[in-house]
Amino acid sequence: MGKFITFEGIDGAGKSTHIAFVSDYIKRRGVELVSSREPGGTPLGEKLRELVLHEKMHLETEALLVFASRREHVAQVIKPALERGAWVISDRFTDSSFAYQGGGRGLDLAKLDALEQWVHPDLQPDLTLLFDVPLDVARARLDASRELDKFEQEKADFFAATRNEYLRRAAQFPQRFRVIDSTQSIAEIQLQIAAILDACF
Ligand SMILES: Nc1ncnc2c1ncn2[C@@H]1O[C@H](COP(=O)(O)OP(=O)(O)OP(=O)(O)O)[C@@H](O)[C@H]1O
Ligand SMILES: Cc1cn([C@H]2C[C@H](O)[C@@H](COP(=O)(O)O)O2)c(=O)[nH]c1=O
Repeated sequence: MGKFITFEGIDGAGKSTHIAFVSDYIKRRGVELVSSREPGGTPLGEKLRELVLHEKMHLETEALLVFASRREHVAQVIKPALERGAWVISDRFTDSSFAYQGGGRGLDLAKLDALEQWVHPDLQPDLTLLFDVPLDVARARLDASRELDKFEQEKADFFAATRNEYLRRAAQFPQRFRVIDSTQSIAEIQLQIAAILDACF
């Protein structure tokens, strides 16, 4: 079986910046790498991503759509890759649903537990890198870098609740989470990631 690594954090925390670095690390080991993202990762998932990121909808509709996208992603991409021995890295996975729909939007976490059990009862990441930054740092990075989607336009209290839920899950699942202080420089973070990967694998 391959390894499954997920990248998490509030928008602007810096996770996408480090995916190329981790990709290189894995490729240097000579194993096949599948790099993907959520919502998305399949043709249907990418269509659902457009809806989730740009349409206003009921919070439960939003939760159901991100898990619908995930169902396709797990079945079509993640599981087949892991079973043939490839490593999979995903820019976001189920921890995002707990953080954004649970923490940020306030959806009952028991409903997210039920969806997780339905969609991937026997799959969890081997390693989750949580890029953690104060809200003002994340916001400044976003403002400098792009046009904002529906989530990125949310207010500070939404992101405070999202960040808190991430940190709660990191404390709940210490065996797979590694929390990275993403206020450090990119070079310092890369050193830390390399040490984490060396220790884990
Ligand atoms: N450690 C860092 N120090 C300074 N700037 C950084 C750091 N990490 C990322 N950035 C910059 O912040 C911006 C946002 O980074 P990035 O796109 O990686 O964030 P993200 O967490 O993936 O955001 P999103 O979830 O919205 O895609 C980019 O311009 C990136 O160059
Ligand atoms: C998987 C997942 C994602 N989201 C949100 C979080 C982000 O704001 C966007 C994805 O944008 P990114 O720039 O690619 O990080 O989607 C969510 O609310 N729930 C989820 O399960």
